[in-house]
Amino acid sequence: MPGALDAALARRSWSKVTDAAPTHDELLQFVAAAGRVADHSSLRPWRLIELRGEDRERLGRAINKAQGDKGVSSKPLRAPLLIAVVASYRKSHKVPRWEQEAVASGVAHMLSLLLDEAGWGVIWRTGHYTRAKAVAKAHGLKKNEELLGWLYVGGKPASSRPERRKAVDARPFVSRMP
Ligand SMILES: Cc1cc2nc3c(=O)[nH]c(=O)nc-3n(C[C@H](O)[C@H](O)[C@H](O)COP(=O)(O)O)c2cc1C
Repeated sequence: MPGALDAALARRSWSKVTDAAPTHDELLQFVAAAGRVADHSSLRPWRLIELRGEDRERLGRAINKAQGDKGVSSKPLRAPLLIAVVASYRKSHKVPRWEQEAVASGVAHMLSLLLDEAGWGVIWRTGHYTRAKAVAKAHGLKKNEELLGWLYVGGKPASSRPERRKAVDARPFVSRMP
């Protein structure tokens, strides 16, 4: 089993996936691990919403409504499982919203990595409708909540050639104080 370094180097986004998807129970295992990200004051300022089957059509309708269109957008049908990532801001004098958003985002990145490493194809998707009222309503978001997008999850197509993204040259991204 590869370590975290290998998993991170091998991870990539999968824009096309098959109809296979992790079960709810499998997903819970990954979420339990992803939820272990560093979390200032352990506020757990996040939650996830699992969209399968017709849930995706409800999202498609909300996307169209947000754009002033009728009907159902087919965008959410691009994967069998969508995981909506929600930042749930908690009241805190110590931990501002940006830190809480960093935690929610960290959970999403970690979850993507764990799913990828387990053999699932994942891509984090957003759109100009991500923060639209109709979309928030469809997800039942509360006043203290915002969407960070959706992890589209499915099977990695067997026909896809193994593809490694260009390696990141770390040197320009690491410096010292000016
Ligand atoms: C917050 C966030 C939003 C994203 N939104 C989209 C999106 O709307 N559409 C898309 O094709 N990819 C989206 N991506 C995925 C990136 O495009 C992808 O990570 C990038 O192309 C690099 O590919 P790689 O992950 O395979 O290295 C998003 C990624 C993040 C972190």
